[in-house]
Amino acid sequence: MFDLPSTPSEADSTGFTGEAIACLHNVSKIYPNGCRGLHSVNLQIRKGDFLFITGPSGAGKSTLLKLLYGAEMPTEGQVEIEGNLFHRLRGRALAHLRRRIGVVFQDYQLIPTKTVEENVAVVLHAQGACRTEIQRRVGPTLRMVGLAPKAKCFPDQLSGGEQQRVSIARAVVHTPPLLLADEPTGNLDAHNAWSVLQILKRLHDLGVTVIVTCHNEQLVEAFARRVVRIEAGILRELPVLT
Ligand SMILES: Nc1ncnc2c1ncn2[C@@H]1O[C@H](COP(=O)(O)OP(=O)(O)OP(=O)(O)O)[C@@H](O)[C@H]1O
Repeated sequence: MFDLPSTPSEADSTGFTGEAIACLHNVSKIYPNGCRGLHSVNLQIRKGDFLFITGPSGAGKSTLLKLLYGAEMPTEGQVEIEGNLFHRLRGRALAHLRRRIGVVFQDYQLIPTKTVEENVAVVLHAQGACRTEIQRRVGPTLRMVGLAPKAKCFPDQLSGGEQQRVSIARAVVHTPPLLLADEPTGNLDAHNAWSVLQILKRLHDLGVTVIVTCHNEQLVEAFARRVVRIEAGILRELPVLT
């Protein structure tokens, strides 16, 4: 069985007892060239949320995700993950926190010279996992995304939808409690987009907090979850879809 934590609270093994898994406190981001990415954003993501971030191109969706996994730092305000302020962390503490966040990108970012199973194992190798541990995790994770039969294939032998499923497997193989997906359906047709969202839903059912950016509002509406919308860097919460 794919052994992600079975409940959101179980996913939290760092002693953080609050409800929120991630918070943005009055966060603004201005890039060095003067471009505004986000403006005074306040957002609380609770453990167990499935949150969609929508909005037009250039609105600030990717910026928000980058701030959540520490690829960018805010110009103003603070980003908090599991009670830790990102900007205060250094060295091992920062690496440890980053390992608790899985990230999926629109363009998959697979290593072309590695097979599917090797791509998924990369994170575990980097964390120093032994061979037995890698085998114990990679097989079930590939089964979870429906790609066990393609374990020995290379990325260029896969469809776009399959490549995206490999990238999801890679993002969750080390069982992070928080999964960020930046336009994971952006390059996919309707059928593959829907099956990627179904996999994210399955992970959510297993206890993972999921945050997804998606500019396809029809897809978001059909999926019925908590939704926030960003326009020109300004975020507003939309009524919960049911
Ligand atoms: N590295 C960067 N340097 C300068 N400006 C940037 C950088 N990254 C993003 N921006 C700018 O910040 C704003 C928000 O960009 P962001 O990528 O967050 O938007 P987005 O909503 O994810 O767009 P898309 O849906 O097209 O991916 C845009 O005006 C963009 O040009």
